[in-house]
Amino acid sequence: MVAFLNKEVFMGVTVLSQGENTLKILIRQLRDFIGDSIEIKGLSVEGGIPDSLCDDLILISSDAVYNAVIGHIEEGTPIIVARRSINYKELSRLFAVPPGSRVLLVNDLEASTMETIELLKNLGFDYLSFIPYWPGRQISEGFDYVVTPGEPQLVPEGIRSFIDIGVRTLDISTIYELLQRFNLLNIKSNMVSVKYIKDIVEITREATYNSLQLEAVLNTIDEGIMVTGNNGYIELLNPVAKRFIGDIDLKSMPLQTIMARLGIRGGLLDGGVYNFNGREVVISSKRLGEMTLYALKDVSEIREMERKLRLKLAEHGNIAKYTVRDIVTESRSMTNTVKLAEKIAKSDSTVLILGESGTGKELVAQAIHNMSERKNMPFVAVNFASIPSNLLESELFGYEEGAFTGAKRGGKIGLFEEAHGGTIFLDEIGDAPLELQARLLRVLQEKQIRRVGGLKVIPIDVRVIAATNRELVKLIEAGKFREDLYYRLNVLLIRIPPLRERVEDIFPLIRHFMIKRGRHLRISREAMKLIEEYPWPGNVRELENVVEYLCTVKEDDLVEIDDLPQYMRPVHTEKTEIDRILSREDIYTDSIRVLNLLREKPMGRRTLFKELSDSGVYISEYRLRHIMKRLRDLGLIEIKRGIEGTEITEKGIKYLTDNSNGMK
Ligand SMILES: Nc1ncnc2c1ncn2[C@@H]1O[C@H](COP(=O)(O)OP(=O)(O)OP(=O)(O)O)[C@@H](O)[C@H]1O
Repeated sequence: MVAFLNKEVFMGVTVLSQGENTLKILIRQLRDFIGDSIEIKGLSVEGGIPDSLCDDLILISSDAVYNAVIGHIEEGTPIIVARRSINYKELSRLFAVPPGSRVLLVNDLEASTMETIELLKNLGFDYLSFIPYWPGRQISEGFDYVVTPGEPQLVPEGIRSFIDIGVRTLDISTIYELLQRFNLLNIKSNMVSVKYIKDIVEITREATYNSLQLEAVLNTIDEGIMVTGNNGYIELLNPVAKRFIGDIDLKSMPLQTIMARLGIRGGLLDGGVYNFNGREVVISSKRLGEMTLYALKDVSEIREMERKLRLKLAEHGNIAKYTVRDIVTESRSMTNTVKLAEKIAKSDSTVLILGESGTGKELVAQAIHNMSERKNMPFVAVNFASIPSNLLESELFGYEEGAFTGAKRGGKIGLFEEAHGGTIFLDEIGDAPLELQARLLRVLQEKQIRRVGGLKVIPIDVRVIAATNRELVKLIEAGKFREDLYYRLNVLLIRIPPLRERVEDIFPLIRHFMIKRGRHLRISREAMKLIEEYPWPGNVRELENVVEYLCTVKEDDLVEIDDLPQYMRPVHTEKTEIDRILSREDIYTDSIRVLNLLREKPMGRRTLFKELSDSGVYISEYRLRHIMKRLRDLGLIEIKRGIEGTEITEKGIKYLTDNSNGMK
């Protein structure tokens, strides 16, 4: 993940503020924290804001500016309204002002002027009497001093002497939130803490500060801050840190002894999580000369941030809802698979999941994502069998405005970009058309994409999990799947066993699906035997359908053989045999659709394909060919050459008629 920091700029944040001066300072501050890993742009209300604005994130400098600009921001654009704090380094200038002085406080807007006064009072400057001033306001009272937070150009004409305490900077929680949104928090959080702590340490060295004022400054920081000197004693501790540590006389013993009393031995390690009086606290530490600086943060706050982020992702539907706890199993083979998935989640390599249809490939993919470091970022699933091949490319990679007729204004972001920072699940990868496989391979190798019709190369950071129920090796032999792509995907391999090979899972799964539907049915011994002997060609999904069927139709609570769907019962009619073959290959539903269309009129494969997609059924051409071949082998259709097209046979019509009576 660190790798993409070195790549070219690709995600962007736009900062919006009232005036140019604040804008410049906020951009500089942001650049200090995020370097060039994110493109930073800025606009001010004074300089003019375009009618329509969008970016990966918009950072607005204050509530007042929010009200002025919100009408310009495109719907759906993520926004953070900044929380700002006084620039601690500059504060010392204010200590020169004697108590009781009347201070004209100059800022750009009414709201920001009042906010700054409030902040200064909280910082302990309540011994000064502030007179608010912003452009356009009359100055009616006399004053002794003029103070401005970085807006000297707004000081009324004729006043030559004033104190500039510098622009109010972004406070630490805003920086955290921003880093979190760009998934940079893991990489940068220590740096954020250290930068802040450095400022604090400088404050302690300022002889002009009295301890009350210092405490007030530290009070505004919502992170625990602790500094030890070279003798190992705590020199500085803010109120948040005090709450973690408890009421201890600091001067009486070194940090190590205090920690030992809390049951923490061996020193506080950077990045470690410790139990401070029942609260889980994560530590960031840094040595600065003879001092060691510690930032302490309550883990539950970090979890809350994560929770909020997950809610945001859920709004876009890009979330993996299943975790490893949702995988029901009592069989040895599936338990081993789950254990393997747990190990695989710790790495960031590409994963290939193989298994028959309905065995739980997507479930396992989601569980891996949720156990991985990317869990708070998007999980985007793409099903190659369900997106028409002519749309696949633009769905995956997005397009630029005007890329083709019908392209949306402003272009469209692709699924790879949507998954940035998270995981993309390429389901039914065996159905990907060959040309697309070549592009996919390039994306996996180069970790960058180019939108359809676009020139810009966009680096992406996604983990790929691919899955298929096809025999990829056979597809390679048949020239339908690229061998090089296969090796790219097959870095970590998970095979999910079919349900018939893990009979021990059947009963726990039935129980699980019944609980999900709020019914409890008993199953007779004979019925259970039949269930266990049935080959479950549609695997867990088919089992879930059967349980749903039983929960819906059963009036009493005991399931007997006769209650089970007809096709599960061991009567070997020709129909059940056909059902069995079609279900095993997972082409049952689509085959019935094809037969129904052909019953209306004979038609060629292309027309069939069009009719299917017109009715909202998107299957690949490969799949359609396969279905037609199988239906022909079973004698249900006759494929004719030339313009006559394909016809349904007598047997096909009879099969359809029988079908309309049974459970589909
Ligand atoms: N071990 C399991 N425990 C609980 N539910 C399961 C389990 N395995 C599968 N399921 C459920 O069965 C259904 C099918 O699973 P899933 O979609 O993950 O299968 P799949 O292999 O990806 O299917 P396909 O190949 O058709 O895409 C889902 O509703 C899933 O939640």
